[in-house]
Amino acid sequence: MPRFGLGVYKMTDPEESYLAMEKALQEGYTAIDTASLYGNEQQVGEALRNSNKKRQDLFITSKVWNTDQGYDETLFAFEKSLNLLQMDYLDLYLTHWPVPSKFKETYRAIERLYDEKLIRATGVSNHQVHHLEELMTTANYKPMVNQIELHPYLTQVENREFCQANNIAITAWSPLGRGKVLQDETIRQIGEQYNKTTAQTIIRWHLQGDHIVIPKSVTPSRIVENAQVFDFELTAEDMARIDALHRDERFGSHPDHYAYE
Ligand SMILES: NC(=O)C1=CN([C@@H]2O[C@H](COP(=O)(O)OP(=O)(O)OC[C@H]3O[C@@H](n4cnc5c(N)ncnc54)[C@H](OP(=O)(O)O)[C@@H]3O)[C@@H](O)[C@H]2O)C=CC1
Ligand SMILES: O=C1CO[C@H](CO)[C@@H](O)[C@@H]1O
Repeated sequence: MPRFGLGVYKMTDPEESYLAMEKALQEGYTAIDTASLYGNEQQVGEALRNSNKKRQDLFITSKVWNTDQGYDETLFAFEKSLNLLQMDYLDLYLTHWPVPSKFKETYRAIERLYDEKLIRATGVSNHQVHHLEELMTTANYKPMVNQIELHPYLTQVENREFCQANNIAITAWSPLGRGKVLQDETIRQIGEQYNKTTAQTIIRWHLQGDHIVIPKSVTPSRIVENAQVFDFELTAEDMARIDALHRDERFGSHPDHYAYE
């Protein structure tokens, strides 16, 4: 699975989103993280088809939204996503949030999609350790990915350690803290030493921390900037300075306090 890709939440204007995805694919991005919630699966499909990339060289993730959860409902939602994307299979399909009383059935349907080779990997999102433990009591396969909010102000040590011990890859959502961590002076100063921007420094911190990272941008220059992160390495000391910025600050909801419908 690629360690780096484009997140496409809030890319709602069809033309703007299409152009951002087209730009990313031209710049060498091979992974796109979408969801039925984001309302842009059709544009993702169009951008991929119009690129000169082969399907097998791309990695497409989507997610089943909360109101579509349950076994049959998930199979139906998946088919809808696949039709919008106009694809034969997805690389990864996630339970978007652990809706109480539904997430285990939802994951069971995701396992069926995997058995039927309609997805290449199973996964979940916003699962706390207790959700993963509960899921694993009945699952045939451990989820291969857990996508959680993760950035320098929310380092998710417990969840990451659990996932590492169970061979579950971690994807960092809102890796730039929805843009808010970009104001951080310590990270700016660290980046300056490497001639890198704050965004590049944060993305590099994710990569060295073994997080899959999916920064979102609709701005062409930022799409280019965010991908220029493979030509430098943060020292262990600078990694530790960024780790130390953790302050348990979320820019999204806490999975245990989410207003599930
Ligand atoms: N599973 C889940 O529940 C969730 C998953 N996600 C996924 O994670 C992805 C990324 O998270 P997201 O919440 O979008 O936030 P990010 O942390 O990726 O931040 C995106 C914001 O940062 C700005 N930005 C991006 N790059 C730069 C840069 N180099 N310099 C300055 N500003 C920059 C963007 O502006 P602009 O676009 O204007 O350039 C946008 O405002 C989502 O798109 C989605 O795919 C997100 C939330 C929840
Ligand atoms: O993927 C997502 C994008 O952000 C939304 C608002 O925080 C989340 O609810 C959702 O999980």
